[in-house]
Amino acid sequence: MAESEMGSQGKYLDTLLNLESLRKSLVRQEDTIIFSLIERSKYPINTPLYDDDVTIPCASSPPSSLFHFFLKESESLQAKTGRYTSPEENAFFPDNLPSPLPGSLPNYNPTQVLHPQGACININEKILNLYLKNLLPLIATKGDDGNYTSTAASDLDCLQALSKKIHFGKFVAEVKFRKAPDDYVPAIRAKDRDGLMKLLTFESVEEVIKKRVEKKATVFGQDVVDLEQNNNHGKFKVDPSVVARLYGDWVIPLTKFVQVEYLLCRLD
Ligand SMILES: C=C(O[C@@H]1C=C(C(=O)O)C=C[C@H]1O)C(=O)O
Repeated sequence: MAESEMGSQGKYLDTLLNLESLRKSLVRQEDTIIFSLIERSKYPINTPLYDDDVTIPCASSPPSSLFHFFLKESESLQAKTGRYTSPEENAFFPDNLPSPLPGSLPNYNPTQVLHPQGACININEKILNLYLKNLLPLIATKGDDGNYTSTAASDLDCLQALSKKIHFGKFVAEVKFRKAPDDYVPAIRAKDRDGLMKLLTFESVEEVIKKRVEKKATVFGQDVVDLEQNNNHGKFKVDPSVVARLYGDWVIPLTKFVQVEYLLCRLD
């Protein structure tokens, strides 16, 4: 491996093993999540997209909704170009994904930072259900404008951004464990979920996150019509308090759920 590649691998490793850099990455991921939700709010719910009775006949898999088909085929394409070789990425339909095409990953040698068992944790089924049942109705208006492919592409962006942030809990847990193994080992051995949750929770960090997310949704969701005038009249593309609530009620708890799950198998 060339020296410059070793340098960039080493830097990547440092980033994934440092709580401050992980938190910086999580802050940047907030931008992606908020933007993707704002983009999805451009379209109404578009219910037929998700309707399992409006099925796409597909030669290679059972019939599914247009949304299901779009998600699966998109992941299949992205798998071929190597997306899921990254330890930061988790597929929504991980079974039978195609392998990366030869030559699609020049010099790529994923760094093993995570404990192998914990690295396999994938709660995307939970995330998908939550997104469709709870989150979507909060950000999209009722109705059907027929823009199903654009809507599905927008859903995919939201889901991938949410999934990446939530599964980042694996790296956060690994770093917290390495920093204080003596605190974590007894709770892991005792399978003490509540104890682990207490150890890994930083309420002050969470409060800052919720406030920042609401502020970002306020800033990103404004119409920039005339820079001279501030005539937004409190109208936002997505209600900032809804974004703060979904972060506080779902995104942060699921990140912590991933951390607990990861720690529970850290000594296996
Ligand atoms: C991710 C962390 O762990 C927990 C989860 C947080 C989150 O989901 O962003 C924030 C603070 C912690 O209670 C962290 O400590 O940064």
